[in-house]
Amino acid sequence: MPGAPALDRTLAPNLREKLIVALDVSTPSEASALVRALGESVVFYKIGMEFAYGGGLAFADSLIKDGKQVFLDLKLHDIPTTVSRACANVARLGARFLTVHAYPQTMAAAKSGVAGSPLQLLGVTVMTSYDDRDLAEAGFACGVKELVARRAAQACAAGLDGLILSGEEARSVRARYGSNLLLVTPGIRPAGAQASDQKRTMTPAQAIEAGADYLVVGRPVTAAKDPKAAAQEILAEIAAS
Ligand SMILES: O=C(O)c1cc(=O)[nH]c(=O)n1[C@@H]1O[C@H](COP(=O)(O)O)[C@@H](O)[C@H]1O
Repeated sequence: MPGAPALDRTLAPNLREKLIVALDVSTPSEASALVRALGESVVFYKIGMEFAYGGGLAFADSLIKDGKQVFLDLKLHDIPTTVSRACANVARLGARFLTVHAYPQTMAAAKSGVAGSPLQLLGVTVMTSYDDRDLAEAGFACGVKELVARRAAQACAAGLDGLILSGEEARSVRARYGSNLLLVTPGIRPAGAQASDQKRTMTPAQAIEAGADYLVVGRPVTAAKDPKAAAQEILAEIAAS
């Protein structure tokens, strides 16, 4: 893409890992095409609800065998026994991160399910497509900020490894919990990109400056004319932040 900054070859792996590309596709062939196009620039992929039901779990296995990091975004939430047993099964797949909804029962059950495995649990606080009005409509008596703060405290108490939250809440959660929780922020939109269904968005630089450890980016990379150039621009923005 004209004008895209070239990826700094000295970019440390830990910086490169900060970009997690959401493989929100329906088939393994679409996923393969994207992974091929992104090449070495992307080392961390998220497989979520859409692709998990379309061959994504087997694809995760092939990514892991190819040396990529995998985040299974399955957003588990059920009665404790079911969550615990599901997490124990997911732990055998070899992924690095798994999401569960940040409800106290669910988080405690997930934690017991992954005991003894290196799989790291992330609690989904409040979806980035929600604002205060959406929470009120869903029956919550508090706003996004308060609910994220409450769930962060509960996630910490349950011994979770980190949280999914928007960049808007990252600064205060980072200030309160320091490095005790990994902060993973979706809703990332490079300047000028369309928000689409996201309501709590930040640019890559803003999210890193607010304290995010990892940025989850889907459409700004996967729907770009040149996905590799789009990913490299985001990596350059991360490196400069
Ligand atoms: O758990 C997630 O990854 C997630 C949580 C959240 O609050 N908001 C959110 O957008 N996500 C995921 O992050 C990705 C964002 O995709 P884009 O909006 O296309 O960048 C999607 O795969 C969502 O499922």
